[in-house]
Amino acid sequence: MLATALTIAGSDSSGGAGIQADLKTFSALGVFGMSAITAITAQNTLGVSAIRELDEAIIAAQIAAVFEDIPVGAVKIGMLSSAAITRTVAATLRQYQAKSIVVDPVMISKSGSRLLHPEAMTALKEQLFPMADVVTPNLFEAGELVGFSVNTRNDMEEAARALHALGPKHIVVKGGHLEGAACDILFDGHSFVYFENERINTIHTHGTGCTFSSAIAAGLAQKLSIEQAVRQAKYYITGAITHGFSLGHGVGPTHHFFELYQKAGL
Ligand SMILES: Nc1ncnc2c1ncn2[C@@H]1O[C@H](COP(=O)(O)OP(=O)(O)OP(=O)(O)O)[C@@H](O)[C@H]1O
Ligand SMILES: Cc1ncc(COP(=O)(O)O)c(N)n1
Repeated sequence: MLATALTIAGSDSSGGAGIQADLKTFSALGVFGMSAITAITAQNTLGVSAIRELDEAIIAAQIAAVFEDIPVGAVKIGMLSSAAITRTVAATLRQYQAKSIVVDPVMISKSGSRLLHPEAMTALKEQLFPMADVVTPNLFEAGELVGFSVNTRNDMEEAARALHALGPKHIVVKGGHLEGAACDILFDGHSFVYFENERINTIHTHGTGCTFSSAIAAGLAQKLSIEQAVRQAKYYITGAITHGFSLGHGVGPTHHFFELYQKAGL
């Protein structure tokens, strides 16, 4: 049977990030994608002009409709916006005993808009992290979650240890915003695995975090190990950024296409 994955995230009207990036990633990696929308953003390559949160009942109903009917191979969680939405998503996933959960703790868009209210941080840590197989913060998000700034590889290892203590089985701290090579680290509570690629010199990186976390979820849905899923995701995001392109007047999106990723190189 085709592997399936569910994304629970915000909609990006310009198609570069959020639900739209997640579904494109699932498709390119050969996984059947499903979605539960948490919030609608009016967004383009220049920024976010409006956000409308959906009410908790319709968010829970979307998740329930999927789980009641269809086997869900993996779940990716992106923009949650509020503490109430975060609690609802956690409670609903708990109710359906969801497995293979990837949490991308989206906080601020590249263009600088808040996508998570600061007061939702506690619900994120207390309700969702203990259920997560993988949490994928960038440097800023890792810093906000652990309470110290994360700027070096040493800091990334420290942050991964502190985040692992909150309950997720694995942490991937993304070094997309480091100087030098694009280096991410995976921590399982015992040892670190480094995933490194040369930095691609481009401004067109809208949706990189969404794409990366969805690619990990796709790998888990395909029954890859965590390390294989992160390796596949790193390969995928590097290709998607390499083929990122100028669209609109600002930060263009990553590009998703099947032929390149058939050779995911595992
Ligand atoms: N210029 C780049 N060249 C190569 N890899 C990159 C580049 N920028 C980011 N990456 C990789 O993309 C993935 C996503 O990392 P990043 O740190 O950009 O996430 P993010 O900040 O959460 O993204 P977003 O801002 O879309 O939420 C990581 O694997 C990172 O190493
Ligand atoms: C709905 C939604 N979810 C996530 C992001 C983060 O992506 P980026 O940091 O590339 O703007 C976004 N801009 N919009």
